[in-house]
Amino acid sequence: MMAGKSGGRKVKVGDNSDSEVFASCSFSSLGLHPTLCEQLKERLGFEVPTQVQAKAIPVVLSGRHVLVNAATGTGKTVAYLAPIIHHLQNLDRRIQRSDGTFGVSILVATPGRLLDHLKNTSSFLHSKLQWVIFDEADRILELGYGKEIEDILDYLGTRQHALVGKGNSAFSPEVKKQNLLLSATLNEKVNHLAKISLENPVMIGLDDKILQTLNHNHAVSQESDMSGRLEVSTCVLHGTSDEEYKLPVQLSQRYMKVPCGSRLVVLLSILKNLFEKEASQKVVVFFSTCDAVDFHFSLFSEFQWPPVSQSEAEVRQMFLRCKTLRLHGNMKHEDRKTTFQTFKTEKSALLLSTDVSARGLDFPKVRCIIQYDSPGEATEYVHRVGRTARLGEKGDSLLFLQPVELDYLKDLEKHGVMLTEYSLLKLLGTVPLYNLKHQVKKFVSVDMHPWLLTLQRALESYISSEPRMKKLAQDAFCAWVRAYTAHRGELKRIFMVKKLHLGHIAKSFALKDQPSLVNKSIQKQIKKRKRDEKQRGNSRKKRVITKS
Ligand SMILES: Nc1ncnc2c1ncn2[C@@H]1O[C@H](COP(=O)(O)OP(=O)(O)OP(=O)(O)O)[C@@H](O)[C@H]1O
Repeated sequence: MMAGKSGGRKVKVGDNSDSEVFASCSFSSLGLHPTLCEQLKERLGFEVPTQVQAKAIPVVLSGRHVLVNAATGTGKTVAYLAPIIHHLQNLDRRIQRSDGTFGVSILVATPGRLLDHLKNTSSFLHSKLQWVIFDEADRILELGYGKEIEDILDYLGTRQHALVGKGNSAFSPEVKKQNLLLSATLNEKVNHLAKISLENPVMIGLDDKILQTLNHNHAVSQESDMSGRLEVSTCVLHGTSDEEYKLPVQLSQRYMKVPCGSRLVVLLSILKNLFEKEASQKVVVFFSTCDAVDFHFSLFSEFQWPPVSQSEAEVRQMFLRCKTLRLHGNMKHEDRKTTFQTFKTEKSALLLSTDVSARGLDFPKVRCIIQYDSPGEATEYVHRVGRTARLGEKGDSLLFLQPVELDYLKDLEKHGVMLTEYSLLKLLGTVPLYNLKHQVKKFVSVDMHPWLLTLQRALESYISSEPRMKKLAQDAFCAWVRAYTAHRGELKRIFMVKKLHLGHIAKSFALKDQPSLVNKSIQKQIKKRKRDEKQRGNSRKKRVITKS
C-alpha cells in the first residue's frame, strides 16, 4: 500500500507555489523527536513540513483516529509515517520476539495476503498491534477488497462494533489502537470504511464545501481548532454521498477531441512537438492495456523519419528523439524496477505505462501526463494526473477523447473535475515541424490534414513491412477492443464499442486492415453451432412428426 514512495528532494521554500504546499512551521514544533527531525532534514532533505503534514502529525501523535483527504503529491506518506516512527523510537524497553508484530515493526501488506496470514499463520502475533493504516483507501475498496477489510478489522479487533467485545480473541484491550485512513479521493465506499474503522475521527483536508454539506445534512456537533482541524462524528461520514476529489491547484487540465483514426498520428505529433520544444522534460502516457504499451514502445523506439531517404545526404533519424521507457504489470519484477529507477533519475524521458503507475508511484519532475486511452472511473483520472504537479510544482495533463466519448467530461464534472479544450487544429496550425504550412491553411478537417495523412501512410507502410511490429499491432488492437468493452456501469453508455468503427481503430494501430477479433470469431462460431443444432433439432422433430 505504500510501495513506490521515493525519498524527498531539496525544495526551496518561500515562493508562491511553495506557500500552497508547505507550512510555515518546523517539524520539531509539531512534537516530533529531534533525532527524527534531523533525519528528515539530513537524509531526506525535508526542511519544513507540508501543509497536510503540519495538520496531521500532531493529531496522529495524539493517538486519535484520523481521516486524511489531500491531493496527490502533498506528502501524505510522511504525514502518518513520521509520528509512528516517533512512537516506535520512543519505546522504552527492548522489543522481544514474543511481542509479536513489534518484531516486525512495520508491515506493508495487501488485504488478501494479510487476511490469509491472520487466518492461517499461527506465529503471526498481532495482539500488540497499535496502528492500522489504510493508504489509498479508495483504491483498496475499488479493487473489491471491502469484505477482506472488514474481516481484517474483525481479526485485529479494530472494527468499531468489535471494540465493545465482539472482536477476535487475539484482541488485547490494554493496547490502545489507532486507525488512520488516507485517500486523495473521497466517496461512498471510503465513507463506509471510515464509519466502520474510525472512532470519533479527526478529519483533515476536507474542504469547506463538503463540510458545509455535511453540516447542512446532519445536525452534529463540530469542533474547529486553531490549526483548522475539524472533528465530525462518524455518522456524518455515513450520511454523505458527495465525492470529493482533490487535485493540485496548479495542475492545468485539458482534453483534446481526436477522431479515432487519427489518434496515433496526433499522439506522435504532440510528443515530437513537446520534446523538440523542450528537450529536457518527463512525460507519462497512459494506455489501457499491456499490449498497447508494448506496441507503442516498440514503435516509438524504432520508427524513423523520413520514412525513406530521398538522397544520400538525407540522414534518417528516430522520429521521436527522446529516451522511451515502458512499465506494465506483465513485465518481470526486475525490469519494472529498472524502469522505475531510470525514469525517476532521468532528466528527460518518455514513459509509456498502464495504470500500474497511476497510483502511489512518485516520479519527480514529471511535466506532462497524457491519457491516450481514457481512464474509466473518475478516481483513476485523478490518480493518473496526480503523477504530475506534485509538491507544488507545475504540471499539465491532456486527455484524449474521441468525439463520441465527450460525455465523459460530464462524468468528470460531477466530481468537480473541469477540463478545458485544447484544439487539435490549433495545435496542428502551430507545429513548426513539417514544412506543410502552405497546404495546411486550405484544410479544415483533421482527417484530411496533409501532415497527418503523410505520417499515417508512413506508419502503415512501416508496420506492414515488419512482421514483428504487425503482430504487436494486431495483438494491441484486439486487447484494446477487449478493454474498451470492459467499461462498467455508467461508463458503458459512454464508451460503447458499437459506436466505433473497427477500421478506424485499426488505423490507430497503423494497421491497413482490421484484424479479425478472436472473440468475435468465437462468438460467430458459437452462433453458427447453435443455429446448426437448432436446425438439426427441427429436422429431427419433423422426422418424428412425419413418422407418427
Ligand atoms: N516535507 C517535505 N519536504 C520535501 N519533500 C517532501 C516532504 N514530504 C514529502 N516530500 C516528497 O514529496 C513527494 C510526494 O510525497 P508522497 O508520495 O508522500 O505524496 P502523496 O500525497 O502520498 O501522493 P499520492 O497520493 O500520489 O500517493 C515525495 O517525493 C516525498 O518524498
